[in-house]
Amino acid sequence: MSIEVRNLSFAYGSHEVLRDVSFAVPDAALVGVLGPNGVGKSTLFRCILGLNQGYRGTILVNGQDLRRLSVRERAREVSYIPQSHAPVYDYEVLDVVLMATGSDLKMLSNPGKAQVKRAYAALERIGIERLAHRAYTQISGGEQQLVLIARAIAQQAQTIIMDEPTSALDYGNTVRVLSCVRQLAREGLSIIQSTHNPDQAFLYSDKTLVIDGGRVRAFGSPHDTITSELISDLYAVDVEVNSLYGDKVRVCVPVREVQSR
Ligand SMILES: Nc1ncnc2c1ncn2[C@@H]1O[C@H](COP(=O)(O)OP(=O)(O)OP(=O)(O)O)[C@@H](O)[C@H]1O
Repeated sequence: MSIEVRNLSFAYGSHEVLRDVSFAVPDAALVGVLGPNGVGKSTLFRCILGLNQGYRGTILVNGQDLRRLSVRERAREVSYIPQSHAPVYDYEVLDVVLMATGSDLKMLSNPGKAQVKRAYAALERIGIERLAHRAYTQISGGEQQLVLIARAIAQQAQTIIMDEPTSALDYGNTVRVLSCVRQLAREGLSIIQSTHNPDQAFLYSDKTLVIDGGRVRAFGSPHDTITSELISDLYAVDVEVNSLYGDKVRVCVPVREVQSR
């Protein structure tokens, strides 16, 4: 499911956050969004999800203007994994995932066998089926993050927006989740995810969107976009981008740390 953002601007009252943002995410593509704290990444996501009303510009979801979609239609098209999440669900993990299957149910009807199967399949895909009958409020923050990712998969939306999905995960779960997300994009989904780790973009993104001061600073392949100059300037630290494995992957190194050794 494609997403196209055209000349998007958004302000919280008089505080202008996004300015003339344009980019497109085609089907089967994973776009990584980079940018320092507070530049407007979550605000951009909230606009695409229809949670921030009153934006200027146009957001097209699979060619349809977001403003014309009902809440149910939006839920069918786009699922969301928020950055931080106060656990409001006093339910079993399975029920939290099942709630995401509601967009294909009629009003007031309960999930049936098909929805339960889908919820289990999503938990298995993320490798957390053992948590199915645990209380959501009694699992760790990282485990809750994994449940939200399973929930987004169970929703079967064609676009997933992830706000720093691996921020609470340990190294192993980070790698597993990013690989799974990569695979979902290969299967045809459009995925937009923010990260504070530019190294991840090289391995797991098709394109990198760099937001700076509410504007698009760069948009293109990670190799073209994530340069020593850009990362150093963006985060105000001296960074050198080095290549590994015959340039199949690159890593960012804070050079002062190396020089002081
Ligand atoms: N509800 C709100 N009302 C007013 N200002 C807000 C609101 N939410 C965010 N902001 C402001 O808008 C700007 C962009 O915030 P946003 O959360 O989009 O940044 P971000 O790039 O996602 O940051 P981070 O990387 O720290 O999560 C910030 O200056 C923030 O203080």
